[in-house]
Amino acid sequence: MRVIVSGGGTGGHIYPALALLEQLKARQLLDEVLYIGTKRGLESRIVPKAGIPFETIELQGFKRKLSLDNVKTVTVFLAGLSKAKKILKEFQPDVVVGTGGYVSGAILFEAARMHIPTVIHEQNSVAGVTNKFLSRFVDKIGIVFPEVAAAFPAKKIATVGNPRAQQVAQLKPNDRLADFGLAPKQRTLLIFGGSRGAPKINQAAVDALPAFSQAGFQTLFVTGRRHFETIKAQLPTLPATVKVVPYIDDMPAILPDIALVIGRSGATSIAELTALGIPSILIPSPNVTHNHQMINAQSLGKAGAALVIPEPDLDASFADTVIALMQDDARLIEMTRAAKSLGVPDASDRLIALMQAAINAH
Ligand SMILES: CC(=O)N[C@H]1[C@@H](OP(=O)(O)OP(=O)(O)OC[C@H]2O[C@@H](n3ccc(=O)[nH]c3=O)[C@H](O)[C@@H]2O)O[C@H](CO)[C@@H](O)[C@@H]1O
Repeated sequence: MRVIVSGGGTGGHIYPALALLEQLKARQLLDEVLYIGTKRGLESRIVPKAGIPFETIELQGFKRKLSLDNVKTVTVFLAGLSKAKKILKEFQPDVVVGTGGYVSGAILFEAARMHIPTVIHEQNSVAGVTNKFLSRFVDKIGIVFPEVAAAFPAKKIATVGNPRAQQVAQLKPNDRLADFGLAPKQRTLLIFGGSRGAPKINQAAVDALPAFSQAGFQTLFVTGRRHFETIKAQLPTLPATVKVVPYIDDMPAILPDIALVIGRSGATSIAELTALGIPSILIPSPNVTHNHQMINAQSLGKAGAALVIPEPDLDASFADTVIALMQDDARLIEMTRAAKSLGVPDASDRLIALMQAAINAH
């Protein structure tokens, strides 16, 4: 099939789209693809690097509250629509898929208006603004969390899981930690605050690193690109068991060798943790719509797959909590089992079935 995908802003919207494309290719269902993003989003770096044809539409996000900014947003949106129309006429897709982020608004809206089959994917337990808007016009809606169903027209919904889960589910431990100068077989802690990094998590990590480096495990600390220099300046010397990097391009490569993750609870991150069965300490971002990262985190917390620490509760006891867990084999095994029980290892195939259903319905 000829597919246009669009999703952007942060990694949480981009990696599910790339995982879906990988599975379409693996099943020889993909004749041609075009990815639509913005110049400013992370997608402008990640998508071309993955070898996928990439075009941009310039748009800006709607504010949840009524404001003058939204008038400007509408003007830019109308310009975006005319570019979207041109792209759709030239590319002639069989189906258009949106994975969230405001960039997907124009192309999905225009595709629906042109009677091209459309599918959106909502990774979160709370509907994103763009997906909520698009839900009235598109043919099908793939969801992950049952809590979000009430936000969308019931007859369009199917529970599919997050395609990134299928991409990582079959991965096995390997030696790729060596790429970072770490010992592949040693117990390893991974710290990362979502795709952009999180200053509060970074600070907690900086404070705890001296204790971690004495505790008999190794640590890979991902700061997020824009925070790297600031953090490096705070850590002039590091023991060989601690590595600090700005970003990891191929996260799936190292995840199977990670004993414990400390991180945010963005939807795509937790899809990976549950597909692979990785124990985690989740510190939800308090700065997201309707506190959805707390809801995401609690679904793992309740199942015994993660320890959830609200950001304001991060204090001097954090290092001890992490070290105790890293040394508690029985608890880690139990958390692994609990995490895995929440994973959806065939999510891409389910989303592909939904795309086919959208095409067949036309
Ligand atoms: C602050 C914010 O608005 N966050 C939202 C954003 O998070 P964010 O973009 O951080 O999304 P997620 O945590 O869901 O996913 C991050 C993705 O980036 C990857 N990764 C991360 C770091 C790295 O160095 N390399 C790398 O590849 C992870 O493996 C994962 O695949 O989108 C998510 C999915 O819609 C939402 O649930 C989050 O609430």
